[in-house]
Amino acid sequence: MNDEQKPHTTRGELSTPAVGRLSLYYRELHRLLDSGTTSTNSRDLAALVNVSAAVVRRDLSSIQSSGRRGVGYDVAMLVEHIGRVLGSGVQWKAVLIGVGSLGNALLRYKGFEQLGFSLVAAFDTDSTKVGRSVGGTAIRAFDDLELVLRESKPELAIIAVPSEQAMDVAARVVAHGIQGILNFAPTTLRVSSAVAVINVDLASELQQLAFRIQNG
Ligand SMILES: NC(=O)c1ccc[n+]([C@@H]2O[C@H](COP(=O)([O-])OP(=O)(O)OC[C@H]3O[C@@H](n4cnc5c(N)ncnc54)[C@H](O)[C@@H]3O)[C@@H](O)[C@H]2O)c1
Repeated sequence: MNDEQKPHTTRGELSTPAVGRLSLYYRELHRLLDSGTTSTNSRDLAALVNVSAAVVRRDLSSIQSSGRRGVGYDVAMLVEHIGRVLGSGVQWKAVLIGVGSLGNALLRYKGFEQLGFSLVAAFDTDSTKVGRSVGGTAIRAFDDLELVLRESKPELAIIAVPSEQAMDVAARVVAHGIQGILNFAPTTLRVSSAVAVINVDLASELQQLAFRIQNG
């Protein structure tokens, strides 16, 4: 990436909700691009992700993307720019640990590849699963973890093991250079603050949804 290509706003300056919204704009802009739409505006983009047009304008101006009055935003340029800010122009390598019900579904999901995430390997302790391939990704023995991490140098790990195993797995991947963890196990991972962790706890999300309905 040369200096001209570098986004002006550094990732650290963006709040977590703003990064989440940028990711949603990115997804919707890709859909617009695929459908042949060449320009859009803050009002239409806002309707697509269910926020206000003012929030869209603020988010986009924080990454130095401003629409032109009466013309709006060029979809292709905006996709490219948001992608660069989010690091999607970069190929990220990820490993998945735990190929059970959830791990199988994740390995079959095509959406990761489209956003520049390539799954270099999956791991499981169950020897009956080792050697198989799911969604094009080979399942390796968990004992091979360090070897693969050393050779392929993935930046990200997706943890889909039972919660009792998740902390041990996290410690092992972090010890071998993983910088970010997407954790599906419903447990809190205690890792160095230098490692980014995103927890996806579907039961907790459902609980929050029920709370909102009850108290809405
Ligand atoms: N299945 C779902 O819809 C779902 C939804 C949300 C969250 N989760 C969470 O995701 C995790 C996985 O759920 P699941 O339903 O796929 O479970 P599962 O029991 O079907 O699969 C777990 C897999 O992890 C493997 N495993 C166990 N310890 C391991 C280790 N140390 N290293 C490598 N592999 C190991 C097992 O052999 C098994 O293949 C759990 O923490 C669960 O709570 C699951």
